[in-house]
Amino acid sequence: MIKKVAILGSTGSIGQQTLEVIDLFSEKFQVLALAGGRNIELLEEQTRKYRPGIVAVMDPERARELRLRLGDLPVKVLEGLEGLCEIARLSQVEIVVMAVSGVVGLLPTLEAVNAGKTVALANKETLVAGGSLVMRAAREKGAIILPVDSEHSAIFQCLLRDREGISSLLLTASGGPFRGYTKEQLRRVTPREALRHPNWEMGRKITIDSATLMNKGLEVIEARWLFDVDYDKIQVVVHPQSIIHSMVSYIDGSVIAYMSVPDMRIPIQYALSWPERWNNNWPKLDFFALREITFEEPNVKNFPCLDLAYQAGRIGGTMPAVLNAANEVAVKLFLQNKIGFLEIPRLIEETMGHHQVISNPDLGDILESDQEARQRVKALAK
Ligand SMILES: NC(=O)C1=CN([C@@H]2O[C@H](COP(=O)(O)OP(=O)(O)OC[C@H]3O[C@@H](n4cnc5c(N)ncnc54)[C@H](OP(=O)(O)O)[C@@H]3O)[C@@H](O)[C@H]2O)C=CC1
Ligand SMILES: CC(=O)[C@@H](O)[C@H](O)COP(=O)(O)O
Ligand SMILES: [Mn+2]
Repeated sequence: MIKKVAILGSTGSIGQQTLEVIDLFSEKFQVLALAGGRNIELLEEQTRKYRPGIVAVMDPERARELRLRLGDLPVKVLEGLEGLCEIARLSQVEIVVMAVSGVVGLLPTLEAVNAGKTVALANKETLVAGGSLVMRAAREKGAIILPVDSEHSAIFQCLLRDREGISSLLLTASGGPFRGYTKEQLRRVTPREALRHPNWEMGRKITIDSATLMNKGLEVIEARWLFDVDYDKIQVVVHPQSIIHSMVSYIDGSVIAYMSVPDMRIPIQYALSWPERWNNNWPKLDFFALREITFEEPNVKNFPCLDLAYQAGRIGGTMPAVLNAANEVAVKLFLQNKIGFLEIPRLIEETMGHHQVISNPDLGDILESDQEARQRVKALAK
């Protein structure tokens, strides 16, 4: 049976790798819709290759330009957030791959879930900001959310056997490019250095998050929502080789680990093939070539973002949305060389400190808190 797919964020790292998977199994997929932020050159290329009936571009000016460029094709070009939402709820689409970066994914994800779609979710910021809303809507509408994030795909697969008797989820972290650095060294690191992840080639925002350990903090909150497990039962283990992507520990002392080469096409393929497994010709794990696999505790003194995320998650309500928004702005400022690396956690902590938490927030509360946090970080950074 052909799976009908829409990809939001098709021009990004996850989006392009999703299309690689689709290329490999082209007889199994039909691409009905694509969406990107600003990169209309690539979106045009993708549209000419996959011939979706609808594409969307977040930036309205770029959308108008793409409309002109694609004038010879029978394709509708939508724009803005509403364009992304329209694609997410398209009646013919069965699987929505949510691969945009940032909380901008929240509304389209809610649309897809409310329309009862299967969502292959890479975009972790959505669950951080709006996890309770998204999971509640998924339960009510019977929508399936399949994790694409490597750690969560790993846990999902570890849990295929036993969902009872879990003692903890063990999320592995590479430790990023600055593992072992002192505070003094961290003060001087540059965006260029932070963008050199030891094991993964990813978009810029998530790569900086990996360097600060905020990525792992966001993933802790993501795991809390995907697997309905308390924060006390989610532990982060630094494993610099990124071979074990996460583990589940059980009350009888058993630990089930998921391993693979660090290649995002594998969890992307699994989310698209689930509940089946499909053969591919990519490099497989060679145990005799693995020199060592090691583990250590995260250094939360030098990398406070991980603790800030646990704090925000435990406080709950609108606080995780504030953590996420503050982080998105702070990362942007760091990438623009406007603040130093250690300013990222400082700005997030101060912004969280100013926030009046709203418990059991609705969508409006979450979006307002997100906006308020963005303004606050900009003011604090001046
Ligand atoms: N890359 C990876 O290996 C992994 C990524 N993830 C998660 O997946 C998501 C995507 O990451 P990644 O692919 O690395 O990111 P990229 O930066 O490579 O790509 C982001 C995608 O989102 C689009 N986009 C960015 N901003 C907006 C916006 N404001 N509105 C609409 N679209 C926008 C971009 O469009 P354009 O480029 O056209 O402007 C692009 O298509 C993130 O949430 C990340 O945390 C999770 C695990 C691994
Ligand atoms: C590939 C993936 O899922 C990323 O989230 C990755 O895990 C980032 O690496 P860190 O472990 O350094 O955060
Ligand atoms: Mn991950």
